[in-house]
Amino acid sequence: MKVLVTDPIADAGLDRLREAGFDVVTAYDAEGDRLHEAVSDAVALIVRSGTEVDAELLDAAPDLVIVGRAGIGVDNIDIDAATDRGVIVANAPEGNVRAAAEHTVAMAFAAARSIPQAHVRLKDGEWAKSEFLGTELNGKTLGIVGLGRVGQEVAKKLGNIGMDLVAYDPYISETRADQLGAELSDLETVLDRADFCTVHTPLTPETANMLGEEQLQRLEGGYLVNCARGGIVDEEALAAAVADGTLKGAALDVFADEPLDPDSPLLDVDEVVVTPHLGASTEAAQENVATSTADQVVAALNEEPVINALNAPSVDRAAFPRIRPYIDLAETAGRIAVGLYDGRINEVEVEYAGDIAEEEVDLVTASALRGVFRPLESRVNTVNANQIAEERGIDVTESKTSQSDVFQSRVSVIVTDGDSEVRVCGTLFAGDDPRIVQIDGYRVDAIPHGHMLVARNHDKPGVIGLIGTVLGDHDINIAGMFNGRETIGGEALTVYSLDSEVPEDVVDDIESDERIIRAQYLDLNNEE
Ligand SMILES: NC(=O)C1=CN([C@@H]2O[C@H](COP(=O)(O)OP(=O)(O)OC[C@H]3O[C@@H](n4cnc5c(N)ncnc54)[C@H](O)[C@@H]3O)[C@@H](O)[C@H]2O)C=CC1
Ligand SMILES: O=C(O)C(=O)COP(=O)(O)O
Repeated sequence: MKVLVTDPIADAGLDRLREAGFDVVTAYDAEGDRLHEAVSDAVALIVRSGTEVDAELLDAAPDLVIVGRAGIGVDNIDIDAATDRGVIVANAPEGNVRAAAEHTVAMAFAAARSIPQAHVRLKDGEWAKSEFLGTELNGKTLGIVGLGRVGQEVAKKLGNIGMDLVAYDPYISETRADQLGAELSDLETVLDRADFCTVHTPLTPETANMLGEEQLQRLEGGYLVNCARGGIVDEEALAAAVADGTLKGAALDVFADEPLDPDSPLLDVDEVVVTPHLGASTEAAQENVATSTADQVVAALNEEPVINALNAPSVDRAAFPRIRPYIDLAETAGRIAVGLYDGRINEVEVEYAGDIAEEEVDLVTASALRGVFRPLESRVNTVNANQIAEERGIDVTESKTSQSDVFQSRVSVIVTDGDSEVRVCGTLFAGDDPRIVQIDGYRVDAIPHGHMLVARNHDKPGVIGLIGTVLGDHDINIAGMFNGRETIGGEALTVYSLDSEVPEDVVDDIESDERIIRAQYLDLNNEE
């Protein structure tokens, strides 16, 4: 199984993948056709910010299970396109936070004390002491745009240096801001009050060009630091604002287009300090993100929960062993339910009863949907199952009750068009042995794999014999059988577990007997 790595990551991550038995291939400079060729047989792709993972690249990778981002920002990955194709996207949201925050602090000081400019002059042999008069951070106001992980770390560090903190982040609580000693306000007020403004949002349609000419005017006399993403700040407007003295300076680690064009107007302005996207480039951060990403990839390829997945149902690692057997059970129940259902599905309901109702079941529900949609969609998995339901206008509901009848836990999948429905309930015997225990209210006991025949019949003598004979005549061996009925002489439902496939004409043969209401064959083998 090939893991393709297209941006440099620390050896510790590569080693971890190799130790887990994967074939690790690095292609750090691959582009275009070479990149498409390299990814064509990969089951996992690991990138940093240097690889654009778009729909075209995903289409070139039919076997891809996961894209791992060894870092935080995922603006270079088309997550919707990955979700459409059932590909997990996971990042490493913690490993480089300190590095990014330290770089931000360094950049703020670099700009405030003109360190790079003075350095260059001295290297050139010039003692330009009288030309540089800096600004202290202590006692000044820091405006923070985006008070997430990095923003909070910067708030702590620069708060300790003696800066007053004011922040704009519509998605953070007052309580959290209070704990950091930051005052929350709107963007305009933050810019009006700040002596230094530092940006720490992701690049999204909402944040693109959030700081343009008008906003930069509000920061008059101040400094702007951007170690988050290029494209949040309008680069031309910034170059102009620093050049004409509206701003005292700026420090940038990130750019709208990377590598930065040598002709960028930013490079013509002395008071603009630049670094080539180095925020995460420390030994510790790179080791952290590489190993964390390798762990996510290994988990995905072993069908274990991917803790930092951005587009798949999350599940707690400690709880995973408890829900794991239900994941398969729910999928099979979904497959059986849809296999027995004839109408148009408007709704899929997944009911949890007993102990399982205490667990986080998003992944189990997604797995039930995977079972339901498998006959309809070629590439359905727990990543895109919810989206497929939404696209098809199918409502998905989940219900939980701590009460369960005779079983400790029960998972039921119900498919319905609002009028008719098929309900399939499953449980686990002895903790991990899956059984289908009810179909449409009939109590059954079926081992849910292999070949299954479900017959509804009038409860009259000889039916079981008839089915046995027809199957026997076609050399189809019965491995197990369970007969459930409502009332004596009423309707009955019988489930047969069989050793081989039941051809359509054999099903027709069985159905032609007037005692049989309906016979349906289901192939529950697991190959795609
Ligand atoms: N230069 C570098 O090498 C590095 C850059 N980064 C970048 O730093 C940025 C922040 O990373 P984290 O703090 O880990 O992300 P995060 O997701 O923890 O925090 C982002 C914060 O921005 C806020 N936000 C989102 N939209 C907003 C809007 N329209 N207005 C105001 N606030 C908004 C969110 O509520 C959140 O609190 C990301 O862009 C990331 O890619 C991160 C690490 C290294
Ligand atoms: O983690 C992030 O968001 C970063 O910007 C780091 O990017 P990089 O991995 O150094 O290309």
